[in-house]
Parts: sequence; structure tokens; C-alpha cells
Amino acid sequence: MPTQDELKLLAAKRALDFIQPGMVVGLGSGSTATLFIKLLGEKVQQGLKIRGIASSEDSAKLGASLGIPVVGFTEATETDVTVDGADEVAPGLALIKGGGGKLLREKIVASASKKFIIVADSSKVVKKLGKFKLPIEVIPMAEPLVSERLRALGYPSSIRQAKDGSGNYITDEGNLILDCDPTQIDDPTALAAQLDTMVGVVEHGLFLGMADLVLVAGEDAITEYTPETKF
Ligand SMILES: O=C[C@H](O)[C@H](O)[C@H](O)COP(=O)(O)O
Repeated sequence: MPTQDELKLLAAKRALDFIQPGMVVGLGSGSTATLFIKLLGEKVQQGLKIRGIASSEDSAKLGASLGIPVVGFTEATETDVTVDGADEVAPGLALIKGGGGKLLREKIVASASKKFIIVADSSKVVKKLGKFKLPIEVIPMAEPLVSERLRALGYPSSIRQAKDGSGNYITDEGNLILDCDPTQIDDPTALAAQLDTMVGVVEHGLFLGMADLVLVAGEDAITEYTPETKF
């Protein structure tokens, strides 16, 4: 039986099929997107001409180290294809992202993508979002206010800590992440609307109506999920 990492690699490999010479490619973040960037880097070293727009400092560094020309939105205003990972994938291709804390730049890159492709192993597919805690990026001085507002809505949250034990996790934009536990998200659109209007919230990990395709690697095959796919 393939391991989760092997499945992630299979999905990442399949995403290469969507890359053509001359494209601007959005580089996602996280372990699955990292596998894709490494495979893309190999192709670039073999002569493929593409440019990348990165969704995090980590992905920018990795891409550049592999010889991928990493540009910003001054040089290219959109990506032809963006390939990224996800923490949960639900019907309609509603996603939770941000497990790695990169959701803000990821959402910016996704919003400027002609085609937004998610690569994932089958453990990410769910019928309803919410088992994975929803990451919310907040301005540091507003954190106590946002935490209290979330609590009042019945959604407890906690400030994400850095893995190295150095204190609060700080995003690429210098903000905090609140990991919020709405338990089960019955109406992602309504929750996103509440968060969108909460002052102090910079962005949240609900990516709704953004993904065009999800490549899900399971034991036997890679399944392509579109917004119309029945789960
Ligand atoms: O902030 C991180 C991103 O949203 C990742 O794409 C997401 O957490 C999935 O990561 P992984 O591929 O490591 O499961």
C-alpha cells in the first residue's frame, strides 16, 4: 500500500501534465506543493522555459534554488496555472488551506490564476469541511478582539505556535494565525462572509469557488475532481 508521501508525489507528478512551455506557474506551499516545485525544477533544468510566482517565501527560495525564474506581479499579472496543496477538499471544491500558515499569499496567487489546481492525497477529501482547524490570519494587535469575536460566535481558537518553540508563529506578512475550531462547517459561504467582515482578520483559509481541479491520489488511481464532482 502506498504511503501518504508516495500518494502526494503521484498527485504532484500528474500536475506536471498541465504545464506548457512559456507559462507563468503559480507555486503553492506545503509538502505536496513542494514536491511539485521540485519536479518542475527538474524540468526547468532539462530546458523547460517557464516563470514562477511564489505563494510564500519558502516556495520562492526553493523555486529559485532549483533554477525557476521567480517573478512578482509586476512582471506577470496572472498565472496560467497554479498548483497548490490543501488541508481539506469538500464538494464544490470548497477548500480549507493554511495548515502551513501560507494562506494569505496562497489566496492572492490563486485569485490571479487562470487555472487553480490542487494536488492532494485521498485523506484530504471530506464530505463537510471543519475537522481540520480553520486557519485565520490576523493583525497582531487585533488578535484579542478577533479571538473574542470568534468565541462569541461559538468558535474557539488558539494562537498558532512556531514549530521550533520560539513563540507565536509569524506569517510571511508579519501576522499571527488563529487556528479556529468551528467543529463542522455547515455553511462555508456564510462563515467566510462573517470572517471577511471581521476587522483585524487579514484573510482566512476558506477557499471557495476558487479551485478548478483537484488531483487526488488514492491507492489505485488519481481521480480528477471538478466543482461538479459528486463526493
Ligand atoms: O499553508 C499551507 C498550505 O495551505 C498547504 O497547501 C496546505 O496546508 C497543505 O499542505 P500539505 O500539502 O503539506 O498537506
